[in-house]
Amino acid sequence: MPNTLPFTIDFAGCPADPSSDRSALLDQTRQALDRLHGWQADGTLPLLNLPAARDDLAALAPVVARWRQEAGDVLVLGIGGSSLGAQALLELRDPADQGPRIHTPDNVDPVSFRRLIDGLDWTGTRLLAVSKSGGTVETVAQLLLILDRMEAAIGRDQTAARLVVIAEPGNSPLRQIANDYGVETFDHDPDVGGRFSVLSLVGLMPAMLGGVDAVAVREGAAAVLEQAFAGGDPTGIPAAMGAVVAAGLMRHHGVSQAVQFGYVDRLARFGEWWRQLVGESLGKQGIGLAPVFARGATDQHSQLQLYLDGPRDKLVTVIEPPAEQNPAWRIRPEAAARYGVDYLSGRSLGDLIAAEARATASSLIAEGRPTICMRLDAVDARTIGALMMNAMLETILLADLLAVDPFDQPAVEKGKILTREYLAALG
Ligand SMILES: O=P(O)(O)OC[C@H]1O[C@](O)(CO)[C@@H](O)[C@@H]1O
Repeated sequence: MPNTLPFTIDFAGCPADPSSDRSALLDQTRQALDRLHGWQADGTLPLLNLPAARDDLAALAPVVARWRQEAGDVLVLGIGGSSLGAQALLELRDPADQGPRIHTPDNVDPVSFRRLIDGLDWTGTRLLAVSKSGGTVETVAQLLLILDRMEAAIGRDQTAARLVVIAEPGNSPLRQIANDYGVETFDHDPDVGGRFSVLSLVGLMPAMLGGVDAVAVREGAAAVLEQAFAGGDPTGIPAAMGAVVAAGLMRHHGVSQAVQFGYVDRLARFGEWWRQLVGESLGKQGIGLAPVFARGATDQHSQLQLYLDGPRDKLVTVIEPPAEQNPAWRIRPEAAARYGVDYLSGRSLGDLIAAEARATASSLIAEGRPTICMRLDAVDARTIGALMMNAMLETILLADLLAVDPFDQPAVEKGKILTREYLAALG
């Protein structure tokens, strides 16, 4: 089976489990993969059909083209799964892209929100409000505040012409706002959970507004599913092996934290998206794998001491950078010799960060710390699509091994109810 994935993963730095258990985990994962393949075929889990979809992107094309031409700024209002995926994809924006500035103010810190809003020219601003439920308090509050400002500046009709909503069908505050203003609305598939929605309009409309190739993102995701569902040995399927290795480490080696140690700045937001995926999907019924994001090389000077010498409760995945695209900027040999840093002679920053990633992985493995090495062919739309689908598939498979439901998040509801109660109590 040809490996068309834009990354490779090496699990050799992880300790073996008792072999009978490893083979039982692999068997269970093989069955889970077959089940998921069936769900893709009959549409039971629509997330798995998104990579091949194109009509939904075509439906977005007119508004995307219009906004890319007219807008100076776009505010994407949403939080959690309604923002993090878009943020991750927008990191791949070409710095030379001529489209609008895109802001993703997911948090409701009043100071940072106001700083952003105060600087906007309303005529040139477009609003994309995204919420699966249509009732998330942060998103609704931001939208109501902005609508007030915008209407005061340019009037109701002009405001309505600048707003697009993505929400699941049904009665919700966001849908009601959309109806009141008569704005263009796209459906969020009720059967695609927020943290699994990056490959839908939720992640891809903002990406397209930023000129990121949405089809390439989906193609990367499709390659992962194709390889996973081709019927091969699960040991050759990265998401399957990732799930089996993590389950074995949790069961036999006291691992309770997963660290993603990424050496590519453009993938730092991908790390934040992955934290929600792992945290909300697996953390339930007293079970869970606490996701931690660390940034290389920065966190070599901050967290690495802990990972190498602290509690043996972590599985570290080192994401190594691809070969540098433009290695022309190098340290002059004369300068290196003069200042006693000969090892930097003729080296680029790409050489340095790649050496640091390798050194981190090697030193963790030498200390017997469970370590996975991930190598990327490139940092582009196809690669991030593949990384995202690999992470979603691995999470679903690991949930199966841990016997938890990856698609719900019952515990967060309590906090939402209390927030509303505290607000109501303000009188
Ligand atoms: O898309 P919505 O419904 O606004 O939800 C936002 C986020 O809130 C959560 O429900 C958690 O509070 C996430 O699962 C979700 O991604």
